[in-house]
Amino acid sequence: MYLVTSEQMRYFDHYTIKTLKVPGIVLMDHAGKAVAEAVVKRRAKRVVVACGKGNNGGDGWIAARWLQHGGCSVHVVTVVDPGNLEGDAKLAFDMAGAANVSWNIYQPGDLGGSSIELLVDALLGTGCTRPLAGVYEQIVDEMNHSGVPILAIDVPTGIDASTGEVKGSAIRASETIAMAYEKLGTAVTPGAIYSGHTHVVDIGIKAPLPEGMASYVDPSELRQKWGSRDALSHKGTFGRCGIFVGHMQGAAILAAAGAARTGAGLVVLGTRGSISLAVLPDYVVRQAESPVSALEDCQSIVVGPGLGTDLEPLVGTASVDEMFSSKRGVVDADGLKLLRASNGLRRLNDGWVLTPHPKECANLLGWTTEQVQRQRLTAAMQLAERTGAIVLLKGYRTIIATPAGEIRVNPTGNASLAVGGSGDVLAGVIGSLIAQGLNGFDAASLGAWIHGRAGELAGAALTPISTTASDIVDYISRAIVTFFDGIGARN
Ligand SMILES: NC(=O)C1=CN([C@@H]2O[C@H](COP(=O)(O)OP(=O)(O)OC[C@H]3O[C@@H](n4cnc5c(N)ncnc54)[C@H](OP(=O)(O)O)[C@@H]3O)[C@@H](O)[C@H]2O)[C@@H](O)CC1
Ligand SMILES: [K+]
Repeated sequence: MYLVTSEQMRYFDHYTIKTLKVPGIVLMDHAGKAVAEAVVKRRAKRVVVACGKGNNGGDGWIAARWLQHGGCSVHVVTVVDPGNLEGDAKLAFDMAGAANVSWNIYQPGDLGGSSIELLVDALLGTGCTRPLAGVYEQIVDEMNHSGVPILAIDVPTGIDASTGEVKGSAIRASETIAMAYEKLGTAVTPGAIYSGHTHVVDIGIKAPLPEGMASYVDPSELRQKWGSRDALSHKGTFGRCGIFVGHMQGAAILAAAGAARTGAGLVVLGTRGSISLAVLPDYVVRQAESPVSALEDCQSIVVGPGLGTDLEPLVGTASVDEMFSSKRGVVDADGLKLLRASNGLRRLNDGWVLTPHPKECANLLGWTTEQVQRQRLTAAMQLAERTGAIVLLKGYRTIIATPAGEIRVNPTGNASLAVGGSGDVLAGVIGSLIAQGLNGFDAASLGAWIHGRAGELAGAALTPISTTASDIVDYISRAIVTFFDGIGARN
């Protein structure tokens, strides 16, 4: 499912209106009617619609007209004098006025009626460009504190529809009705947290799709690229995934388990010393003074899980330089420290996937963790651009960014994944997919999806409270079954 920015949405609107000759008020009528239908579905009988100055407010006036038409008790509170409305929004107000929809100009402390069952946020949508202030901030704070559920039209007011950033007050909606496409800013956090459940409605917008649109990770797209295993295949067909084993060996073994369950032909553990933990006979263990040389024949390398300070003596050495320039793989956790170079960040190729959590991302960018969490999309895009690698920024609605600015957002996963070792499993899963021939962007996207779904399934069976990283590994197979639509992996 595509996720669009405000700018792309303006292009879609413009193309539909100018080229396809569909008047803007027709689109707005479809939008307002869809909102009214969503209100009716919620069985809300006493509804207040809060309208702003632009076309988002226009959607609100139309929704109010349709609700009145359907016999609902509806009232509009507007933050602007309707006499100052322009274009389609003015037309929408005229239609509502002719249908005798009641309204008043917002006065602080008066949301327009008692015993309201639902508030509709039609204050600002894709046109919100700055932090809320004045009357917009007052009404948003009052709506949030009212205790009444809020249905947002298109985008909750105060969210940047393109980036998901929230620079001040913003509506906390329980549901958002998105016009034509979900906006990128309501798919990623923090915007996603403010949006509640988002439903997309078709309002008749159509236009040729621009290149490189952002999307949710989509199994139907990735199914064509991964999973087929014909009868003549052998272990060499599915690649060797090498994993560095550092001081904290458990983390590397979890990564190995993730890699094996996701289908690498061979998983190789490269170590300088011996491995003291029990290792399943499924993996090959190789000892060498330089772990880089132990994994020389691997198609992908996972650097980081449990590494500690183990590779630090190798920083800047020819073998690490050689690995980053000639190999592909995953850099996670302590491995990310290898990316710091004397003149900034090391340049990699897009066969490498970096999997930082927000604090690690902040350390690499020289930001604070809070800054990364406020601007997750920007942070992921900047790190990808500066390193030349694919970046997977962990957290709810994991973001996967390419150096060229392509974005995917992972919809799977829940709190079951918030457990030590979960990230190690993810690194192994992605390393395995790279070894099997997927490019870094697809491997990171599919890896995030499978890992997230495995966490959901493990949590459903075992409760999120008691799910461990090993449980996530155990549920990878079932996650892969659901990836293939529940019909099982192709043979
Ligand atoms: N025909 C169409 O195109 C269709 C559009 N549709 C609907 O329209 C919505 C987009 O409408 P829109 O472009 O009018 O923007 P919208 O969000 O209503 O903002 C309006 C104005 O508010 C202002 N403003 C900005 N930030 C502010 C702030 N923080 N605090 C205060 N004011 C602020 C700024 O004006 P300024 O004050 O800068 O002059 C801005 O121009 C879209 O989300 C969808 O719901 C659908 O119905 C389909 C058909
Ligand atoms: K809104």
